[in-house]
Amino acid sequence: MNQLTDLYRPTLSLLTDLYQLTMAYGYWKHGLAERESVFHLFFRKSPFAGGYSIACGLQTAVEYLQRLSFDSEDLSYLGTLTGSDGNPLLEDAFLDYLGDLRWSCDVDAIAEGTAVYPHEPFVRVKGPILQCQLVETPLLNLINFQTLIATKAARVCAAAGVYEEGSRDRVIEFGLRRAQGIDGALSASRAAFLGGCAATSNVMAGRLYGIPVVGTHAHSWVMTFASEQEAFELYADAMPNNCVFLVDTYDTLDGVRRAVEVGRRLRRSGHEMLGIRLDSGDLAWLSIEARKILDEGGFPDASIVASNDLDERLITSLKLQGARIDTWGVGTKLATAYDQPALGGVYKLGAIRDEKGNWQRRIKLSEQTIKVSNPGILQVRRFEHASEHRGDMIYDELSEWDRDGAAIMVDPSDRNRQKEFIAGTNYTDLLQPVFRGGQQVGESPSLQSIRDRVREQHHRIPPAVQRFDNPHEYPVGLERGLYDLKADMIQSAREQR
Ligand SMILES: Nc1ncnc2c1ncn2[C@@H]1O[C@H](COP(=O)(O)OP(=O)(O)OP(=O)(O)O)[C@@H](O)[C@H]1O
Ligand SMILES: O=P(O)(O)OC[C@H]1O[C@H](OP(=O)(O)OP(=O)(O)O)[C@H](O)[C@@H]1O
Ligand SMILES: O=C(O)c1cccnc1
Repeated sequence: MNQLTDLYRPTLSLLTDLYQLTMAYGYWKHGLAERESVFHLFFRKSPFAGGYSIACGLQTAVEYLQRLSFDSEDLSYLGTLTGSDGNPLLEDAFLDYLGDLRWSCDVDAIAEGTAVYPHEPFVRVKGPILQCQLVETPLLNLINFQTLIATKAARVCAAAGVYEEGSRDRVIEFGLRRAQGIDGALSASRAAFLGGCAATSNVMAGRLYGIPVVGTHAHSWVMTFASEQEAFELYADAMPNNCVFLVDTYDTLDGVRRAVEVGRRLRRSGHEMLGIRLDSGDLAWLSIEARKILDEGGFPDASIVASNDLDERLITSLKLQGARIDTWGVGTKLATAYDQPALGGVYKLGAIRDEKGNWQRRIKLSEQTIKVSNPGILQVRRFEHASEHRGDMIYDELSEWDRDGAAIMVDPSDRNRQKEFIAGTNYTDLLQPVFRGGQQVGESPSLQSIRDRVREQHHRIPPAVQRFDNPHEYPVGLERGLYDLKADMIQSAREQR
């Protein structure tokens, strides 16, 4: 086994939990493999105690699904798995079936870069139950993490003021060295860029995804030479078109003065110093003093980059202190989603056809009302007024209700909390076709268009929902008929127990 080259195999179909394959075998054995079903992917709580999340990871999931197939090596490995009696777990005829398997489901999803809220399905998979079930784990793996990181990036960018009109601030992602392994780093770079970061230090992410890459230099460069002055001069000689000097190796403000001197020399040779980087000490005070030195030295356009365990809360605090930082280098806390390392997205069966071909809704009971899944083939309708999102209503496409009349939605945990949208309120049905019969519908959106959507969302999500502390809970409800139907299903399921 070569740990690195064997990791990224031509097919990723074994990247699933074994129980997906044990269930797949069971469906096949009982002639149920092709039975049509619908699953929904959703989470129950926004991460970071925040009020919103940014959907991310769909394109990676699309590429995964397009390539869903088991090659001969995959099948031979599966053939070696044995049960408690030492016999093969999966019989040969089933492995042949898997060998012929091609993705043939319908998928509807909320576009990457859109704000999403607890309980709303943001990926819906409809098709043969064997396929729908098999992809549960990889879909969750791809979408949970990227949604988590895109959400963190959006929060960090919002704190840095990136979404404000005319802002010069930008956030760059420095997470590779602290990220959770190779894919943790690459996926984080992609999601951070989509969430609003302007660039990454991760060169492989640059090459794979077309993300701009940026880099300054480390303390070791300064420590290599006899003096900071010499280090800056030699860096400027070597790389006159990429000069951001790290000024805090010895004395930060002396370092800024030296950067100005070297910057002047650089200017005489026809190049412009891009800026300085602060990586320790009081970043607010130092950035204010550094700004004065740079401005007085004739470098009003030079950037002040800051790094050192930054996150959205620290950036908010530094802004409040009047910090003059305009480029925020954010690594560990962003790429590892330090304060909440996982999003608890789940994937649940909503409906399945019976032998006669009629849809049967399904729910999963729980002692906690909020954890009872929503039955049906679900869609999310987002209502807007005065360019602001006002509420999302989950409805069942199998149910009859007046889709053009007033919409009444009910809080899933309290029937007395209802919200009405009068007929004529602007709305969008958020789940849009991504696959039909296993074929991708339309073109994949560009990364830039996803970034633009994230920016636009920040002008549409109510400000109270965006605040970091005790955010207002964005209204998400069930269409009243769906709420009642779910209540009846819970009642009869409990009676049957
Ligand atoms: N003005 C400030 N207000 C709030 N937090 C700040 C401020 N300036 C810096 N910080 C943060 O305080 C933390 C500690 O920074 P500090 O430079 O004192 O320690 P350090 O990282 O151990 O320094 P060094 O890299 O020199 O060892 C970092 O997360 C940094 O981003
Ligand atoms: O702080 P982060 O948000 O993770 O950003 C990345 C950090 O990586 C680099 O230094 P490193 O942490 O390797 O060493 P240092 O702490 O001694 O500067 C850089 O100087 C940043 O501080
Ligand atoms: O280019 C930088 O300044 C950089 C890159 C990675 C981590 N910290 C800083």
